[in-house]
Amino acid sequence: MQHLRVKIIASIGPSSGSPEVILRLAELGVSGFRINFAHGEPSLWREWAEYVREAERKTGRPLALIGDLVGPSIRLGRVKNPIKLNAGDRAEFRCVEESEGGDTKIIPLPVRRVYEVLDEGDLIVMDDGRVRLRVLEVSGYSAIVEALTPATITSRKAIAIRGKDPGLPTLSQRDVEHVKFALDNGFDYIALSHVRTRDDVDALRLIVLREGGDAGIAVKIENKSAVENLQDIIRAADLVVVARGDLGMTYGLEEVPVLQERIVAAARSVGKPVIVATQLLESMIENPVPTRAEVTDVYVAVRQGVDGLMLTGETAIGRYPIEAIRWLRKIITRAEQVLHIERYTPKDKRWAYAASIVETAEKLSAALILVYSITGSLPPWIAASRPMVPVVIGTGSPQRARRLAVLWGLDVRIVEAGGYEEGLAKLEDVLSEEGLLSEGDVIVEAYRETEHKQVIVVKRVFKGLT
Ligand SMILES: Nc1ncnc2c1ncn2[C@@H]1O[C@H](COP(=O)(O)OP(=O)(O)O)[C@@H](O)[C@H]1O
Ligand SMILES: C=C(OP(=O)(O)O)C(=O)O
Ligand SMILES: [K+]
Ligand SMILES: [Mg+2]
Repeated sequence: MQHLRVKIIASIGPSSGSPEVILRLAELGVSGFRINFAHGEPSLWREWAEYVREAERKTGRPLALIGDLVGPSIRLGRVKNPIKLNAGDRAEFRCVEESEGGDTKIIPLPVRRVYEVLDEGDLIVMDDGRVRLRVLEVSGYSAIVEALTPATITSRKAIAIRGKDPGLPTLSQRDVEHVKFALDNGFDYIALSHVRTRDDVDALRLIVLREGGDAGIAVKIENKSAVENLQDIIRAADLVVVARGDLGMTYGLEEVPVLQERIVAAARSVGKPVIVATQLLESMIENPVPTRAEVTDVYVAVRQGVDGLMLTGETAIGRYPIEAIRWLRKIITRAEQVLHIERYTPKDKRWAYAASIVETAEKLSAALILVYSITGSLPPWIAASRPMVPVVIGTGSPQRARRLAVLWGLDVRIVEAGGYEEGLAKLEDVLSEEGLLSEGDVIVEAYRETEHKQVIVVKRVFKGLT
């Protein structure tokens, strides 16, 4: 399967939560799987995580598992039967864990804080903006609303009150439980929903460390505070997610492309990996083929130089999870043939070293860049340099390999070795066997032994002489 540079992350849900589908998605080049802890429960997530590790064993490729925290998102309780509203219909929010739903038109919203800040005239937005409700009356812990749009309301949907942040804690006790669950089950990234400040990132980092875990932290930029504190948050993060669903609810939709451009540029300018999520191929939830607007949306994201693209509903509850990935692959493949991704100048010594490796390889028209990494610190800077020469990263640690799997252009292999030289030699053997390396190829090999010894080797492959 031809190697994509932009990586694909698929959300797992009822449509894809089976060993067969997850294996199929991995074979189609999905590098990371996301589980949204706002839906379902731990026993199901554990099963899904096991299917991902099974797919990893079968495909021989490291896969990143991303656990997405509920965070301070305000979510409905359990709606036993979908509530269908026509524009103009009334419904009632009640502070209860669940409701019959259906014709009762009682929407369970078990978040007391919301009723305390809600006022008549407020606009409530839900389901990535598809549902808009006007507040008519608030009394105690209930509120009467009028549907401004036709609406189908189902369980655990996130809501936003336009212009208000009820100020729920970024990390609740439930989130701390979910962090423990994710670390116990070997998740590689933990995604911090609705991050507001860099202190939120530090707080999560502290919990991960206290639990003895090693997961990376993905920050989901989806509200006004995150946009205001963007630089600090990005600096503290391992991975940046442009969470366009909630972003489009807290801002107007017309702001989404403006913010996406800004967030992607802010992350890339400091060499941080960034992925764009949500509604990329939304119509494929119902249809086997995307719209032209969606194909162009993906093309634009590739041109902006994102590290990855994340599908949410398309693979979680869509009718065509596998076709959605096929289409995403097809669009990315074509875009990468015609686009030249613009680069940012390194601001960091390590980045400058990585950029010089890439430049050497490009100037010599090398066939491959091979890097062996023990700490995993050099590869992200190679990815940040957006090399046009294919890159293969070898590392002995499955955890390191999985975290690197979602970074731009990195073809990551798990190779046990006693040191850098041995690791590179083994990597050469593996790639020769795969036919990715042939006699006479010029390759550039690199490793960063210490701050003071950073090695770049240019060599021509002679099987007999290696
Ligand atoms: N694990 C899951 N189980 C059931 N439904 C899910 C799951 N993950 C996602 N979904 C459905 O797909 C929709 C879009 O997925 P996503 O964007 O991850 O969720 P949300 O926007 O609610 O955080 C969700 O609103 C929910 O209806
Ligand atoms: C990815 C996102 O977060 P969630 O789906 O968890 O709300 C989003 O809001 O786009
Ligand atoms: K979430
Ligand atoms: Mg969100």
